Amino acid sequence: MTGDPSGPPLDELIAGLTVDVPDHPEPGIVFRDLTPVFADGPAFRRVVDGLAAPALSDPRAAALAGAGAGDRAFDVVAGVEARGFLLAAAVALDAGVGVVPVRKAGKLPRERIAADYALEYGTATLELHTDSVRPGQRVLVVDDVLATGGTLTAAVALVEQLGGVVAAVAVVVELAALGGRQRLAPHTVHALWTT
Ligand SMILES: O=P(O)(O)OC[C@H]1O[C@H](OP(=O)(O)OP(=O)(O)O)[C@H](O)[C@@H]1O
Ligand SMILES: Nc1ncnc2[nH]cnc12
Repeated sequence: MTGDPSGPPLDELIAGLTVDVPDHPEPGIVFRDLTPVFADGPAFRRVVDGLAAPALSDPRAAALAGAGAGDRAFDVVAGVEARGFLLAAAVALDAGVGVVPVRKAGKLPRERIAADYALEYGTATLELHTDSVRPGQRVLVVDDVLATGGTLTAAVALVEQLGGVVAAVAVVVELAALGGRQRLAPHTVHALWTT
């Protein structure tokens, strides 16, 4: 953890850098564009630290840790295509674990499982290589935005179908009115900014 603790609280920092784009990708949707957060080096540093931190200290996640696991409550990080990839790789590298891509349909070349889902704007399919998560492995599932929770519910279902144990779900922004947290229950959801 090397994030500078000085400066604004992390939620205020993220809120200040996020750009709201009305009617994208379709009328009625206010798109929360986090690319300026990722493009800001110190902010990105704090976001990456913040995504891993609760999974290190959450008692429920820690309870999943076996002997010798140190203070890390996850063995691998799963990132959801595409924006989740930017975050998951950085979190995994910092934590000293591997990263697993949860991909949109048609991208993974080998044996895989799939889950269809609906998100705030549309429908899609996520896939996971069957050998990317081993039974009993503790998985931190990472994405940028939790809206309806359709995407992350599908990602969690794929991890669990392979026998993985979801240590926690971590996102940068939670759009609380859309109920994603409730949909993901009983899984622990850590959001750096809830709006
Ligand atoms: O909670 P939900 O309603 O499911 O929405 C959240 C998802 O929507 C966005 O992904 P999108 O499918 O737009 O993909 P992208 O990352 O490739 O832009 C976002 O990155 C989340 O994965
Ligand atoms: N409003 C929103 N802004 C950015 N990403 C999203 N994914 C789902 N809903 C979103």
